[in-house]
Amino acid sequence: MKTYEVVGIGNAVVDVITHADDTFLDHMGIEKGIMQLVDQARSEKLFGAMNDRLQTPGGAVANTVAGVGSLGLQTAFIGRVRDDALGKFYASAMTDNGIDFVNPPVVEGEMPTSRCMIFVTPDGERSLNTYLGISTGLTSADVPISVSGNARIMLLEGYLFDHDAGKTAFREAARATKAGNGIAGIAISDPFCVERHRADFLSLIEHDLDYVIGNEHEIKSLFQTDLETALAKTAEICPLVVCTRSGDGVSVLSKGERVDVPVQEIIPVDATGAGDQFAAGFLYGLATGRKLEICARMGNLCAAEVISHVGPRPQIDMKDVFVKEGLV
Ligand SMILES: OC[C@H]1O[C@H](O)[C@H](O)[C@@H]1O
Repeated sequence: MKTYEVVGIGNAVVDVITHADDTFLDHMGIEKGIMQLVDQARSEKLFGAMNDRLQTPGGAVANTVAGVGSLGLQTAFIGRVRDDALGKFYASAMTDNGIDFVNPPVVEGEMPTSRCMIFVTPDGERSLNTYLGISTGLTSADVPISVSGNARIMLLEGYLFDHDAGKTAFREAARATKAGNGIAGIAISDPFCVERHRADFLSLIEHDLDYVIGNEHEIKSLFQTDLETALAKTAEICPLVVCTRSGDGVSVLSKGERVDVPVQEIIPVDATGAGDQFAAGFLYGLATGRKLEICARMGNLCAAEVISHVGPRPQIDMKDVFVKEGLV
């Protein structure tokens, strides 16, 4: 049976990216800098309003898995697509990148493949408008034990917590991974998602997970308090807490140890995927047995690369960058 270094479960989203200015965002009622869920009609309206569309596979955890895979580790992604044009595009793009795309496109009777209309403003900020479509239907039936039970590291996408079946699938996947001697964790995804499901998030983290990755807003939202208190409280219920703090760098707390790693601030070309690629670099470090400080530095380098161009996945071989920086 195949063993995977990293397996992700998340929304399988086709990104459609374009450039726009703040006036356009205001005109279209797009909230700047966040992820908004939209219905199909709104997604079609936004799609129609886009110029120079770039279509590319996205989805937060899928981006992380792709980043880890491009660093040479064996990976799999579990997410749902329909057998429409976008779904076929997504599935083959993942496979072409060497990622095991576990579930074939669903043939009939379902909603269309998820898509995210992304507007990048001149300051590099990205505004995400996601129509989730078929992704929302993920259940335990989509998570084969042959994959979850053979993952050394499992990564779950917080957004899937919006559905009860997703919560159950997460719990079962995490337990299967741990039963196979792997570790399971979550990329929190969004402070608003935590708001909607705080008790369930905390219960999952405390009882089933080995690590949490989130930005400062997400970690704070877990306990509705200031960052330092939230970090300490999260570390009380979870063995490994990784918090990205924009210009303030990264804080990693694990079993009484704390590492703070600075980050070099750069102006983004497109901020899409920064957190996802940070997670990719960090998990690569973890999977290859690096110290936490090195893991965080790898994460920072991967995040810096992805925001230097349009699109949520790396465009260069990050291994070369790690070598240049003396990390491998
Ligand atoms: O984190 C960035 C990702 O979130 C959204 O889900 C988009 O698909 C994008 O690729």
